[in-house]
Amino acid sequence: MANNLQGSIPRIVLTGIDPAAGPLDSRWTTVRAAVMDALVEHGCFEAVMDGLIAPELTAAALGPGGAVESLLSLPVSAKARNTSQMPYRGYVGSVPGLPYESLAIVDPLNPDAVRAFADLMWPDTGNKSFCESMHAYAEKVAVLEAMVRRMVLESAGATAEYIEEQAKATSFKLRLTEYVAPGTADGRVVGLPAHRDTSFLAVLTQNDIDGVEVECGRGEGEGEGGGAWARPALLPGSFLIFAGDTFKVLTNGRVFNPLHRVVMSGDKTRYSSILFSSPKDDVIVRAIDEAVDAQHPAVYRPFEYGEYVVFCYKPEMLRRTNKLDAFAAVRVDG
Ligand SMILES: O=C(O)CCC(=O)C(=O)O
Ligand SMILES: [Fe+2]
Repeated sequence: MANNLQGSIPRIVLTGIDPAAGPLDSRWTTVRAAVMDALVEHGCFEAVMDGLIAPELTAAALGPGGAVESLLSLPVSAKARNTSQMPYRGYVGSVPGLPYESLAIVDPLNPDAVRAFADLMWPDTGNKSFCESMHAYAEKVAVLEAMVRRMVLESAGATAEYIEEQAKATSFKLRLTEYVAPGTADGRVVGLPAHRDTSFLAVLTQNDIDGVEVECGRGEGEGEGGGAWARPALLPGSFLIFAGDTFKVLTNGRVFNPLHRVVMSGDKTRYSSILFSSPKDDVIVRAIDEAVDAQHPAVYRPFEYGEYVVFCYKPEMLRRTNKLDAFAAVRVDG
């Protein structure tokens, strides 16, 4: 594995911005421009939003002995009950050579869905404190996700009506993951191979142990796969935001969908929580009208989101790093 870590990704402070403010507020428009720049240039940035999540809630969710750790410490037989008809929406673990174990709560903003998940994991008790912490945590992260999603859509020229309709057609998934450390000071072990997300956005938080590496600068530099890898050192309580394939399609290729991976070192277990936003499975994904014109013809054909997800997880596609082009790039002949 190339160890070309000279890149960096932007850190943007959103502290104090009213999530409901919108474009009449000058701070909103200033930060919106920085967010769009970061997602166009790198597809990723670190968001600082002090005060969004109380330290007690962060500790209850991701701290030692907190909700995420208690979930991952269940026996595999219990965790394996987290299943789904769709790929990558349930338990993933026991992959040879990968110190990765992960579960997914589909629809985490709905308290009933969180309760149903906990009932499956803890059939005797239902684990009320897990439900309360994770639901409250997801709701807070979703405030930031909605704000960033709206900023991107506004930057791409979408109307207020479009943004409202798009919000109704969006679904959420909370993925909770444990990465076991290699236990040696200088060892570097892949925790999750390089991939791009299929989602609109992914908002990641962690238990103060870094591990994510992002191919920054649209992959156009010197490193493996073209770009330089950044290994952002996240401030405690800050958020790492990634744009996925679907946002690249909506913005007709402007927003980038970066390759990213997890590389573990040291001797401390890493826990992460990621809120993914994506279109509902039956939604047709296509560029917004304002992003397409004679100079910028559509780069991708329209497609149904659920069909794309199924395509991405076909065995022959798993190692491919540019699934979106393989599935939906418009071929220009001649
Ligand atoms: O857990 C992490 O830090 C990153 C995981 C990730 O990129 C993913 O699940 O798509
Ligand atoms: Fe990812």
